[in-house]
Amino acid sequence: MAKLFAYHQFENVLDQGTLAELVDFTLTNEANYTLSNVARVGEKVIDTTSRYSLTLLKPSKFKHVFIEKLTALSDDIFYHLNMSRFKISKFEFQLSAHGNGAFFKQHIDTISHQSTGKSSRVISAVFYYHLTPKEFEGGELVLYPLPFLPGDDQPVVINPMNNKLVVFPSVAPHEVLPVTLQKSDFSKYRFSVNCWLHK
Ligand SMILES: O=C(O)CCC(=O)C(=O)O
Ligand SMILES: [Fe+2]
Repeated sequence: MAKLFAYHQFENVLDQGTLAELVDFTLTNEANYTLSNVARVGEKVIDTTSRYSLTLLKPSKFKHVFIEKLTALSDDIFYHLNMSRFKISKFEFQLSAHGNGAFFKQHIDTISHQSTGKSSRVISAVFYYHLTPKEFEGGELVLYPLPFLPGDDQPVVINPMNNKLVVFPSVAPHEVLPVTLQKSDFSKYRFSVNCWLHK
């Protein structure tokens, strides 16, 4: 027994010029990336046993690039996730970087047991990019089926390919497998823009 949530992958998402600007922005902001935190009942804590990576909380002008892109893709996103369209009340963004040994253990992106009166994350959208040639290995995104729903679905393993966007419901359990990278060179990390569409 196990059933996967619907998910979808879009390839060749950004034009080459915008992608090059995003890479430039990422590399010039290396010093502003800090150790990623995780949410624990109402507060953010650093717990490197569940998440080990770097995050940049202010994606600056790229916020607008991704708001435009996600808005343009929104009909496709709702369709492929089998969701009825809702009014997106907020877009939330983080940039992440995974170097050697980085990972994010299985989790969900929304704290659904809390009713805070605030908007909540409903759709997770992760955009991947890296320099070529790619030098890291691993770092796949695994989407897990829900074990208590009828079905024979197996976990799905998604390759964090350059210029790819993957979308899935924020309630779907998922994990980032450990990255291996021989060099300690930041420019060779697994980069992502993590976006959440709030209802
Ligand atoms: O980088 C990824 O593939 C997913 C990251 C993630 O799960 C998160 O930031 O919540
Ligand atoms: Fe996540």
